[in-house]
Amino acid sequence: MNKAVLRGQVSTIDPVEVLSGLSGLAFAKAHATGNDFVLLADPRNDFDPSPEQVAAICDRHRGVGGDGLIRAVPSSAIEEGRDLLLGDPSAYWFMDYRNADGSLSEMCGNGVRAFVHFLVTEGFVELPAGASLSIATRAGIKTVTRSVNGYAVGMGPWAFAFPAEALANDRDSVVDAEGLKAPLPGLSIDMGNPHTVVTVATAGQLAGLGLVRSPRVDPLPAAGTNVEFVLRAEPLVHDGIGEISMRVHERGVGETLSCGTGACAAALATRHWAGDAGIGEWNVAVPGGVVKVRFTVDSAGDEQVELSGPAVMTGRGVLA
Ligand SMILES: N[C@@H](CCC[C@H](N)C(=O)O)C(=O)O
Repeated sequence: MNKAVLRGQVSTIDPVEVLSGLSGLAFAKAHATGNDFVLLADPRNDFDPSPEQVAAICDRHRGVGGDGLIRAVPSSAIEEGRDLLLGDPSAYWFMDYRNADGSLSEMCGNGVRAFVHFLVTEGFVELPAGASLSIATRAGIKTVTRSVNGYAVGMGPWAFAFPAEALANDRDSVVDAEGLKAPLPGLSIDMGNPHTVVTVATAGQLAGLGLVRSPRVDPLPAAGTNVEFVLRAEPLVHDGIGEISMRVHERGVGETLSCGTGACAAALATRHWAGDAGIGEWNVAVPGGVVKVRFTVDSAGDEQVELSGPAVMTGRGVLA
């Protein structure tokens, strides 16, 4: 029997059987720098998929295939969404994000661009270039602005996962992965979802990492973590813009071609390790393309993170 692996558990449920129970379900597919998603429109909150159903749909061999599944549901239809509407009544749509293994995540930076592009192309919202839309997520309301060639997401504030004063030598963990000669220091950043960032020394080291299996993070946060391996460009700053390359192992997924929240965490950790030199703009090269990260300070003096990049619709279908 095929096995769907849920975070930390092995389920004996057969994905083929699970999918046959979903016959007729309409879906779309989209990607954002190669991070790909199955998208479902659920305007009446009819279908809250189980982890097994998500894992079966995201299965790349027996299902549709995707790094995650995103359900578009009105915020007013679910409890988490109703709470957010009190803060921003315009956040009509809630991004219900699930990882490929069926686990929930709070936030997905590439996913939210793909989500808004899906809402636009399927006619659920009108969003001309320059206009913005509030999207409700488990990590709060995000403002997504359409540009000529993609979307910019106001990711909100960030935080060290552990208090800065608790950091020993600018790290809070050690990370080991296949291909590393020795464990490396990790710095954990909260982007609404958890990340641990590691710097590697050479392009060969980055390319030689084996990321099929989860990197080992010690101590591992109770909720798990996404792990970013970063290579700094030499010099780090070019024309005022910080430049890094990154590979990522995502919690609940495995290696992906891109991770938007991970790119923000990677830029933040690299800036911290560079002595917080006021580098406000970053290009983050990932296997699936390039995303941009910008840091700005709002009127209250709080630092805000903006992520921008493309989103592409790749197809529509119906489960057989
Ligand atoms: N690919 C995403 C992050 C998706 C969620 C992540 N795997 C988690 O469990 O937190 C991104 O683009 O941010």
